[in-house]
Amino acid sequence: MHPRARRWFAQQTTAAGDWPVERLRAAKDLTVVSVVLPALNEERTIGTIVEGIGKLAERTSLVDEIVVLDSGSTDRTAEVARQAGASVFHRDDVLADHGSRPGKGEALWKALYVTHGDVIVYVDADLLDFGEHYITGLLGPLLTDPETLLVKAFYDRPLLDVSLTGGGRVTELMARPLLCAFFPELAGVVQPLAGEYAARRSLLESLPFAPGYGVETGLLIDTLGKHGLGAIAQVDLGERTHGHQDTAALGRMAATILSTVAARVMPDHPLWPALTQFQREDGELRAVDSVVSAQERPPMTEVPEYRYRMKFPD
Ligand SMILES: O=c1ccn([C@@H]2O[C@H](COP(=O)(O)OP(=O)(O)O)[C@@H](O)[C@H]2O)c(=O)[nH]1
Ligand SMILES: O=C(O)[C@@H](COP(=O)(O)O)O[C@H]1O[C@H](CO)[C@@H](O)[C@H](O)[C@H]1O
Repeated sequence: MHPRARRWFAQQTTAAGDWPVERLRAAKDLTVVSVVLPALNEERTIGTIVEGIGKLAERTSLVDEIVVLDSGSTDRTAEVARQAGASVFHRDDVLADHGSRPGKGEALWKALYVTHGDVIVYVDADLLDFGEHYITGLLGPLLTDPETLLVKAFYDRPLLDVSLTGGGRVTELMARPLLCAFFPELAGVVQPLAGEYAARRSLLESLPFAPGYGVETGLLIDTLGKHGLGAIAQVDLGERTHGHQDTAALGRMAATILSTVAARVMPDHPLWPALTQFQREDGELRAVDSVVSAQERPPMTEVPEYRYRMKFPD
């Protein structure tokens, strides 16, 4: 491991158990905390997660709002989330003049516009084992250390079919090798693609948001570039199980993450904006092209509507 990564790992890695509620309540003071769940057709799992966050909020006042950013679900995600106590916004209804783009990054970016927190906690909506420690663990470093701007979760990731290899396939097969090669200081980040992370609004509003599944990688690299390793921490949340996509879907995810890294490593060498995959249908082999978008959303601080809402000086 790169020596700076090793030092960072030793200094900036904690566990959920290091952040008891009492310690956090004492540290929270006037900090406003928003929890955001990006969701695309998560009706089966989102209700339990929102209810769990709501119980934590009610018992401890550590969470001030729960927002679901619906990425265009066609199931009952919005209804289930609302019934569970979340404020639900449809992607198309937020910053409508800027249009709507596909993918998770769009949901996370638009969530900045409809939330009020000084700290934003992002949680995936397909978790099968959500626990309050997801929130308290991620809040710990942010509520107690002003130098910390971004906190990544990490966990063991068994695949649902335990006979298979571990989860985090894109992490292990692509993201980790890419980051170790091009950004070795990040080699100590155990789960760079983790969908559970928390950050200060002052950081998130200052960074571009990569499209789709590139969003986590872009935010991590850009936080390192803008503020250095000291602004990043990570927390061990134990084990995480979630819904899994098939290999072709993860191939498309990998292509987006590669595009996000390439935009930072070799910005003058644009990649071919499509991934060609193959599938056999009735014995016939068919090539299937998917668009790989590299179009990033700008820092929210450059969006006039956001500047107006946040009362930024003209
Ligand atoms: O276009 C999208 C794709 C995903 N998601 C949400 O982002 C989170 C992580 O996505 P997914 O579960 O597909 O990723 P995986 O966990 O399989 O890597 C989940 O809450 C999804 O519902 C979203 O809001 N919009
Ligand atoms: O880590 C990974 O390899 C992918 C896929 O995980 P699995 O192989 O389905 O366990 O999951 C993550 O990647 C996405 C892209 O960053 C995140 O949005 C997800 O939250 C995260 O689960």
